[in-house]
Amino acid sequence: MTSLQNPAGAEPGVTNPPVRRFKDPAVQPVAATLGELRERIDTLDAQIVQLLAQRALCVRDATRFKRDAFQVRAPERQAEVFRRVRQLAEQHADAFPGLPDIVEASYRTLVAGFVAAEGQLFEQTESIET
Ligand SMILES: C=C(O[C@@H]1C=C(C(=O)O)C=C[C@H]1O)C(=O)O
Repeated sequence: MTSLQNPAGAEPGVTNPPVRRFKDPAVQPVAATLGELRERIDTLDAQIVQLLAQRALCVRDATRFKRDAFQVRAPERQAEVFRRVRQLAEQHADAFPGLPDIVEASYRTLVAGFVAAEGQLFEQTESIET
């Protein structure tokens, strides 16, 4: 009995078959078990973190082109980044309608962290203008 395998209040089992289905037959399954889905999610997270580390190195190097704290913040560029990633996510919004909001909110958090770090890195630089 499902309620014995998975009592209320317990986390879902990772090897059990699905217990629900989408009413819309166009929604295709990605994997047969929750365990498989979580493996895919873990692999994607590793890739995302690797890409974020590469992005961080670009942000660090951007510091060499800034003269002051306003240029570190570069608010117009930030707005452009948020617009761009939102537009990219909108291309997938048929499959996942909330994605543009999720992506934009994530980027607002990410870029705030990157800008704060860039501000600290700026203190480790010196002008080479004569
Ligand atoms: C990397 C830059 O510096 C900052 C970091 C940004 C980012 O993480 O995308 C964008 C603008 C700046 O706030 C830049 O000016 O391009």
